[in-house]
Amino acid sequence: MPSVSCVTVTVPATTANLGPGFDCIGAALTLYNQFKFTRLDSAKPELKITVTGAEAERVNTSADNLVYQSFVKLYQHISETPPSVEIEIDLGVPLARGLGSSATAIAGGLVGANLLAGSPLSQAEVMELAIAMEGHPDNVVPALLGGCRLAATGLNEPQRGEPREEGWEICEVPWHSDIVPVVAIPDFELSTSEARRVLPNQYSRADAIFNTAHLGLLLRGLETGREDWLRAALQDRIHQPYRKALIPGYDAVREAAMAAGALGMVISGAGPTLLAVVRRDLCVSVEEAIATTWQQEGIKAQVRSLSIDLHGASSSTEALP
Ligand SMILES: Nc1ncnc2c1ncn2[C@@H]1O[C@H](COP(=O)(O)OP(=O)(O)O)[C@@H](O)[C@H]1O
Ligand SMILES: N[C@@H](CCOP(=O)(O)O)C(=O)O
Repeated sequence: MPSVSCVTVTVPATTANLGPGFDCIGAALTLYNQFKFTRLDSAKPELKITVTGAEAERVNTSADNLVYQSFVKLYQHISETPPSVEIEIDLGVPLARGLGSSATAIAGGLVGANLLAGSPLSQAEVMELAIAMEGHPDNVVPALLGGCRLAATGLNEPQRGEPREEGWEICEVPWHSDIVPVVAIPDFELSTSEARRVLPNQYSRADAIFNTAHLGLLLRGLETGREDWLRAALQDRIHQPYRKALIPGYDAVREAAMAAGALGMVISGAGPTLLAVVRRDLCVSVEEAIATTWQQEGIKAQVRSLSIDLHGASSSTEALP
């Protein structure tokens, strides 16, 4: 059988947390990064990385590149030496903005390597590796599978005794077609690690109950499109109260979006992008209100109504005869 010599993987951006679902829920969005892997037949080990698209110069093209690190991780997992490779990255997802750029890089590198290696791992195994690399499931899972997804740790099924925590249960969350994700992407970066550093290690019982109840309500609100449920559900006490100080203009932009009819506004992923959840007929007014307000705060931002990507990472391969 001819072996695969070239793989192109397209991976969607994501919006993680959706307010109360810190580290467990996220949705894939119709914004994409593309990664092309070409096996090189050089005698000595070789790596070439080229990057095109917005902010391409900000991506590291050495062996530390996260796409290549993920590519190598898959080969290590199957106990094989990674081949010499050329990686061409085309960026459509802005970097370090809370839209899952790192999740696209991890998903792209793992899926590309798996295909070049002849698909030794199942999709579920690739997903487990991706979650382990990213450290939380809420952006890599929708990036790989598409749609809105909830991830919770699973339990094994022992022959005897107590089950133990093992693997992940992934659940698709239906997203009503009248409900539109509007993203407001400011022109400054905020790294996920910095935005995680400001979070406390412990929370009160009241805060835990608050988020549990609101996440439950969010799941039903997204499914039914019920506005009163969504309006109440898009609240959080686990991450946003601590992170909003890292996003200049947060309160003013949120107030303007709500006044223009948004059902809620939350921090997308670790920020600084803000996500308004909006009824379809109000998208244009909410977009305008957000853009004007951030401009008044002296911040340039791109504001866009997107859709939920339903396919996740997709790929095409070419083989040498
Ligand atoms: N396409 C890419 N290729 C290589 N590395 C990337 C790519 N996209 C993101 N990264 C890495 O991930 C970092 C951003 O990750 P992170 O702070 O988690 O932000 P985000 O919210 O966008 O995922 C970048 O600074 C870069 O190191
Ligand atoms: N739950 C994580 C999500 C990070 O998403 P990203 O898109 O900012 O990488 C967090 O909030 O830290």
